Amino acid sequence: MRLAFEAVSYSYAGGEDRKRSRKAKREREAAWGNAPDAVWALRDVTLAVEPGEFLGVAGHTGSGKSTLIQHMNGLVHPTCGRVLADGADLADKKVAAQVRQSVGLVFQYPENQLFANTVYDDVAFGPRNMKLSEVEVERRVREAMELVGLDMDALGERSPFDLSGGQQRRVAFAGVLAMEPEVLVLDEPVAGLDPLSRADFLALIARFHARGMTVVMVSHSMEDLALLSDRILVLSEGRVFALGTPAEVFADATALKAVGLAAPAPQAFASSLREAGFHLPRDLYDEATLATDIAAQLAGATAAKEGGADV
Ligand SMILES: Nc1ncnc2c1ncn2[C@@H]1O[C@H](COP(=O)(O)OP(=O)(O)OP(=O)(O)O)[C@@H](O)[C@H]1O
Repeated sequence: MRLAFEAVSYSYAGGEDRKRSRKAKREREAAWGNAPDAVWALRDVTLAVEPGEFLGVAGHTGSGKSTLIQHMNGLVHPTCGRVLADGADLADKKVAAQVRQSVGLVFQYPENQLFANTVYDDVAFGPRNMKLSEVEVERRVREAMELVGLDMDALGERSPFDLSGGQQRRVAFAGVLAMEPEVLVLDEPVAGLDPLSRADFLALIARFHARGMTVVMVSHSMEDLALLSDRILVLSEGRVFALGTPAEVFADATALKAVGLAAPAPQAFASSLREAGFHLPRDLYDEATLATDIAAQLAGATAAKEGGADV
């Protein structure tokens, strides 16, 4: 599924465009077009989430990330502009209802939304809403729980509230996966987890993407985004500040700093090393590749010295 944003602006004060007539929409657009920027949570956002891609979303706190992703399954509708799923406008209730089944949205701290008496019922909530047979619901619950590393037979009848925080998040995640979404939209999925669970979750998300799932992930960790994303979107004050490959987006550290972000540590260190005269050929560095290239450079310098050549 391709999700396209066409000149989307959103104001929490302005409400939704969905129920307005064409004339009313034009009038609103004209009126709100002159409103000060501060009013807008999103402002004139045009972009597309391509099928199968991993789109990372970054931005300073309050830059509009959560508002943006809530447009992706029709939970929030634009004040101005349109969101299209494979060309169909989410302003149409039927389209939005269908898209909601294909675009799985995992909120920040999703464990706070667990509600059922048993883990099984919680994970089964979405599939049951889709009016699937109980046999199919059970198949999906079992599979979704397996995917997140939980055993349905052992945990299905337990209360979700008796589980550890990490397990609760897995249950919440399984509830979205049980809908078998085409697109997975994650708002800070590893926030608040311990380092081991963090790494587990990120590996899990990477596996979904490797299987062909489209993933949109909001994160404050530039390192995680650099590692996982095909493209990164940077929002600033509700506007698209940058959209490109991690190497493109992290190339201009000064510009990023101006919107309250910092390039990943290995990337920033590589920049400093270049300024100090090191030759570092790659566009994007993680710790391991940076260590390899520094070692190669130092080995070359030592060999040249031992051979009597100038370095
Ligand atoms: N329910 C709401 N009512 C009014 N204003 C809101 C509401 N939710 C968000 N806003 C405002 O909209 C703007 C964008 O907020 P949003 O939560 O989308 O940003 P964010 O980038 O996700 O922030 P964070 O990183 O802190 O989660 C902010 O100015 C915020 O104060």
